[in-house]
Amino acid sequence: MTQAKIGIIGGSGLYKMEALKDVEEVQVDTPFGPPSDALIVGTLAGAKVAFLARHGRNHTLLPSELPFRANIYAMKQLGVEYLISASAVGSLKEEAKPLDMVVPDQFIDRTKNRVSTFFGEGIVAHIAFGDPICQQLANVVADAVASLNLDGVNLHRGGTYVCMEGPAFSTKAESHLYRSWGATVIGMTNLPEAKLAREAEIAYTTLALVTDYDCWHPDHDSVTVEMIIDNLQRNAVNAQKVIQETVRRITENPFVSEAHSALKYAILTPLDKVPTTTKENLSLLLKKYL
Ligand SMILES: CSC[C@H]1O[C@H](OP(=O)(O)O)[C@H](O)[C@@H]1O
Ligand SMILES: Nc1ncnc2[nH]cnc12
Repeated sequence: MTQAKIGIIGGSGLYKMEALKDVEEVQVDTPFGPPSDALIVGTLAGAKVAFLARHGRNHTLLPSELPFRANIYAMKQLGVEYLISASAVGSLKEEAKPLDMVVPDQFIDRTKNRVSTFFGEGIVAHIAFGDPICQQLANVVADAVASLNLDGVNLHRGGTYVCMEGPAFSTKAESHLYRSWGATVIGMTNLPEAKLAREAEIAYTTLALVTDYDCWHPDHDSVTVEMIIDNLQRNAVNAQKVIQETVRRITENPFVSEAHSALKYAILTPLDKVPTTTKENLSLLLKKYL
């Protein structure tokens, strides 16, 4: 199968990477079913990358319907070691304005209905998740943003991303609650992805693209899709520039992340006691420990 060391998951508004050259559409199947769409493998800034539209290229999947395990496993099958997630978010802080970019370093889980582990079925593992983002990769993304001086875009390094279930946006009471927790942005997708990427020993970071002020802000109407569509499109243009610059920087300076050995001390079950089917389904994750 075609290989790529860098993966990109595009969220709302980012369904395609325009600058990708020599594009190949790869239909990947995984032990967890098919991913959200075909993976698009191509060359970006001289490097092979794999792009996946998180909600499908026509945005047909709800956040709760996303095949998170298949998406991450498919990236692993292609050999991805660094994964950049571009995601639309609402802002929970005055200073993070629509069109700004946030590179968060923490998450709060408010999801209710997601499978966010590869383990179970006879194998138990507990990954460390105190630092859910690969800080080295986050720094590369943030430095890429800073170097580009994008018009009207401020960069916010660090911050907490609240991951809610959706698909309805938050109530005002919830939005104020998350603000009282000190959270920075809110979205519906990145936490399960970050957990699964860590279990798959892939370095993961989020490029959060602010589209709105959620519903807490007294001077802005509560968020609706109609009101953010324009920002989604403008963010998608900027995100592609950032991703291209990030890919260039990773290729120039590849690095080893702690995420790349996240399973080393995480698996509790002796591997010779793991049922064969489970071992087969997780072979890509387990093979270096067998
Ligand atoms: C377009 S508004 C809500 C929608 O946008 C975000 O998606 P993604 O994280 O894939 O960019 C948010 O999580 C919701 O799914
Ligand atoms: N306000 C918001 N809440 C949740 N997800 C979002 N994605 C973009 N804006 C959002």
